[in-house]
Amino acid sequence: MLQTLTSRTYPSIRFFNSTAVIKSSSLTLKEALENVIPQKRNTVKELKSTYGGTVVGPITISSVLGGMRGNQSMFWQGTSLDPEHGIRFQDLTIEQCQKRLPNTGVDGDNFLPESMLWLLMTGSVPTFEQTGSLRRELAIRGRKLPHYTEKVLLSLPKDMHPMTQLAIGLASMNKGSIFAKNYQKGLIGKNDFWKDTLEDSLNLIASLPLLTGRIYSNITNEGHPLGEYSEHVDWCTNICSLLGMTNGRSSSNTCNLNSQQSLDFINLMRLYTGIHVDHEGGNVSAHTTHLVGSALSDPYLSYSSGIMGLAGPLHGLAAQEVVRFLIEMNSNISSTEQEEEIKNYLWKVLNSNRVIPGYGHAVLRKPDPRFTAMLEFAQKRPTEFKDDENVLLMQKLSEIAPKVLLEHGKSKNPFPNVDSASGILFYHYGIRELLFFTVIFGCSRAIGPLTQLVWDRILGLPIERPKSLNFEGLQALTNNDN
Ligand SMILES: CC(=O)SCCNC(=O)CCNC(=O)[C@H](O)C(C)(C)COP(=O)(O)OP(=O)(O)OC[C@H]1O[C@@H](n2cnc3c(N)ncnc32)[C@H](O)[C@@H]1OP(=O)(O)O
Ligand SMILES: O=C([O-])CC(=O)C(=O)O
Repeated sequence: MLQTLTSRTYPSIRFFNSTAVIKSSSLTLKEALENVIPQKRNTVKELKSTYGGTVVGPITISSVLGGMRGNQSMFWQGTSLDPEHGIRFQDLTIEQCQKRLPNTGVDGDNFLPESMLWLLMTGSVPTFEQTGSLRRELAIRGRKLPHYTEKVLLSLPKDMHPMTQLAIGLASMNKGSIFAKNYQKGLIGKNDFWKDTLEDSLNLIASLPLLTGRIYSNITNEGHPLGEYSEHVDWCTNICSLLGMTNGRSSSNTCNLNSQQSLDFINLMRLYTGIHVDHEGGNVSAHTTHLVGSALSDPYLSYSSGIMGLAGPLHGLAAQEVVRFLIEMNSNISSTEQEEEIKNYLWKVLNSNRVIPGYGHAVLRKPDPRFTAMLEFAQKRPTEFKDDENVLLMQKLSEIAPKVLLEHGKSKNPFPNVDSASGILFYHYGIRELLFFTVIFGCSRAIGPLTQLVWDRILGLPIERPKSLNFEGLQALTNNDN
């Protein structure tokens, strides 16, 4: 299906052909990227000169008034979304990523998000050594937050929404943007914009464990650290330690996780942040990052804007809403086995014109494979989850809610999306601040849109500026139709 879509759009040219998804040698990330740039720049040049006039598809009044649904009008390389089969990362499914992308080699049953970053950026599966070197590079880049960012975050009210704190923290880092500084001084030419964008993007991604830890300690521990940062561990282990959620010397282990739970929590973080990185270009957080970046705003400002979009309840904030919803429903039903009670509860929500969070999707028309991957995480650990009423309800709901939504007849997709499983698993291990879940989403989502931002600059994509239409403009079109 995906092949058909790709070949229909570009009849004779493929941007990354599938043979490119092979193990690359021992190059660094920047070198591997430099290697593929000339070919991709040529491809884009040829597409524009030879096929520039090829029609991609119609734009209807429904799509102008309907959130641009179905418009194929953005270039996005790292991931693509098939309505029936879900997300592919450079043409690899989640399952294929699980098999082919390197993990730590010691304690991981999940690939490292660092290897996903490499895959998205270069189009190639990294070697074990390349993943290790990128892991070390990020750990070193991320060892310290700028002092002004620390100061800004410490000064924020502790009850400010964690997503607002994240957006502020990221925006404040624009003060240290290498791209912004060199652009302002006129030190870089258009062809090289990508190099400083890559530097800033890697620094931003690397800073997320400390930023996230700082925000979590702000909201739960009066700003006092809950764990220590280490240059010797992977990105996710640092996130977990700084949340105080590992069983080791570097963490306060506030939830008293035993060593198996601690390892499971780290692997949950690797799974979650590995598969939430991107969902092609049209979703709100990715699209916003791309749009703001198209004005040559630096990666900090661009992704801070993306975070503000992710903070909407119809997008990433649904992760928080789902957990609230499950907990509330559990306190209103007598047991997760009572299907009728659950149905009645759902109908009450629908009849009061509210949405069922964690269900539906703008593009997907089948259960989200990311939801399935999260669910499988719990199913592989039956002893750990067997008594968790919220996890049981999450599972049960995935069978009942689609039937109710189908009967309701509005939602084009009655199935669970990724948000319906993720938060409640983090909640199980002890992350109880519901407002915080979307911050973890924000750590992951940096990887896809910032990769695309680097490619936007490599390919010299212009400022985005679609044409808008007013009532009179639309009216004129309907007159033309008659
Ligand atoms: C990471 C992510 O962003 S995944 C998405 C996370 N968001 C959620 O889970 C929130 C709940 N879901 C929704 O609100 C929607 O399904 C969205 C925002 C994800 C997609 O929106 P759309 O593309 O507009 O969905 P769709 O075309 O199916 O909507 C048609 C109608 O069904 C309704 N609908 C869609 N999903 C749901 C739902 N879960 N519960 C109730 N009604 C729904 C819409 O509100 C709309 O109603 P309207 O005609 O009265 O305006
Ligand atoms: O694709 C979308 O519109 C929403 C989504 O699932 C995501 O961004 O992960």
